[in-house]
Amino acid sequence: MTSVDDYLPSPSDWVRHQVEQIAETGTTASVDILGRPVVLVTMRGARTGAVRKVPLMRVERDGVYAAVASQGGRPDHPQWYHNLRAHPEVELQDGTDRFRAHARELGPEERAEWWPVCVAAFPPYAQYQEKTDRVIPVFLLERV
Ligand SMILES: C[C@H](OP(=O)(O)OC[C@@H](O)[C@@H](O)[C@@H](O)Cn1c2nc(=O)[nH]c(=O)c-2cc2ccc(O)cc21)C(=O)N[C@@H](CCC(=O)N[C@@H](CCC(=O)O)C(=O)O)C(=O)O
Repeated sequence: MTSVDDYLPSPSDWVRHQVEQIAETGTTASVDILGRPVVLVTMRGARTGAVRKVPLMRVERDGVYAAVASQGGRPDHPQWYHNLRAHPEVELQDGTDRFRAHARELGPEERAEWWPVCVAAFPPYAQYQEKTDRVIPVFLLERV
């Protein structure tokens, strides 16, 4: 059984490389996607309880961050979606700033209010949502 202290890297090479880059430089400013900023969310695995590090696009308003479970518009949620539901206490890194946060999945109304903020931060989210019947979940990550 993997202990919670074990970090299990992403099996996705490009993601793992970005996580490594952030660790080596100490800042999420060292990576981007299409020139847009990225944050790093450290969470616990829903099944393994292992430490998972998940880079996400930086979506922020008034100090509150949104985590968009887009996975490029694929039909299924990313696995980290289940992690946040099982273990909502996360660490968020924005630049060199690292702090604890609580993840809360948005219902339809709040999601509708936040969706334009998400798309403004990363316009491809709009195409991803058009690509799939899955309603792309949005979590708020609020400092604790
Ligand atoms: C590849 C897979 O990752 P995933 O959790 O499905 O998430 C897929 C992607 O969303 C994830 O790689 C994101 O980091 C990709 N990604 C973004 N993904 C997004 O969905 N939204 C974004 O805004 C986003 C931005 C982004 C920016 C930079 C970057 O490098 C990557 C970015 C993975 O890591 N699988 C592991 C298991 C992962 C896991 O968390 N397992 C849980 C169990 C989860 C369960 O119960 O299903 C556990 O450990 O217990 C494996 O197969 O071994």
